[in-house]
Amino acid sequence: MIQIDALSKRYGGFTAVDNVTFTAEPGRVTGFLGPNGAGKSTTMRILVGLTDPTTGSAHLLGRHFSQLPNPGREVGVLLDASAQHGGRTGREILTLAARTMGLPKSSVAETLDRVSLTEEEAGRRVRNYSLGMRQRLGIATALIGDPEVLILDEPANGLDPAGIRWMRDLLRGFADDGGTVLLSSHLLHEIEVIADDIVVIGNGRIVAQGTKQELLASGEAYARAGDPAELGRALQRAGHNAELTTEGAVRTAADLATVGQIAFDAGLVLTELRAADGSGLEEMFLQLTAETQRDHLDSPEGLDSSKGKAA
Ligand SMILES: Nc1ncnc2c1ncn2[C@@H]1O[C@H](COP(=O)(O)OP(=O)(O)OP(=O)(O)O)[C@@H](O)[C@H]1O
Repeated sequence: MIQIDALSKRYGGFTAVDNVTFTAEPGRVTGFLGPNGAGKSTTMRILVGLTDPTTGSAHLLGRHFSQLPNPGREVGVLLDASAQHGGRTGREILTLAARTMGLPKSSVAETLDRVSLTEEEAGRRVRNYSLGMRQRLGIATALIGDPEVLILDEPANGLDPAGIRWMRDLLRGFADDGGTVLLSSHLLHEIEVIADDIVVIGNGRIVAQGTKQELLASGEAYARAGDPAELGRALQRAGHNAELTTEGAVRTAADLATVGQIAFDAGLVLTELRAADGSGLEEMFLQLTAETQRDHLDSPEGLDSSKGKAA
């Protein structure tokens, strides 16, 4: 469990993190989503004791990071995969981590296997690693102590689609075993495929938080069916609006589960069902990104913070 309470960080007159409060629960993957410069890394750095907050608090498993007796055994951290020592091999880096945490030597080979780094790759110096290999090594360093909590800053950076799927499965398995995962990204899609819960931050402030379903259901649904006109009529009979798009799909304000149920009851086969483009979370995130790019110092005015459990 991760608890962040009323956390703020000011650098001179600039507020990088502004009264941020959220929790990341065991058994769930929590996505921390925000455009570049939103305050994600600063929040994570405070969480692991690398930066002091101006006000507020951050706790892991009920304690401040500095109070954890053997932190690597309780919290796995990956903040910057490119910060690893370029002159060391992957195996040396993991061996050092294992020694620091008092782990058996066998944990190194086991963890290399878990992140799919081969013997040959583990023997190479890190300066010769691709970004994707560095991310795998960083994730290995986070996992080696068999912690209860994982904190990963942009872990999908540099991973190819197969790598992203691998990471998603790994984090899903970790959470299903009762672990707590907090991972950040500036890419909505990445968070959408991995996270159970989403916290959206912009200009240092939380602008929305909730389960993925809550946040994605906050806009319109987009559905394709063998007979879109019949799907439209079925939705209307059930009291929902339905608009046929030029590409032969249906847009409606009904939520995804309702559309699925109505299609099922009408005996219609859906070939696609998702949140409509330009609605809900995506629209909010695009506005947030545009606002952030215009002016880093202003608050994200004009955002509809009524989406999900908005703060
Ligand atoms: N040590 C510092 N001194 C001054 N400003 C800082 C410092 N560290 C971060 N900032 C500023 O705080 C803001 C938040 O930065 P942060 O790195 O937390 O954002 P982020 O959401 O992680 O972005 P990215 O996705 O680009 O990594 C940025 O405007 C950044 O320039």
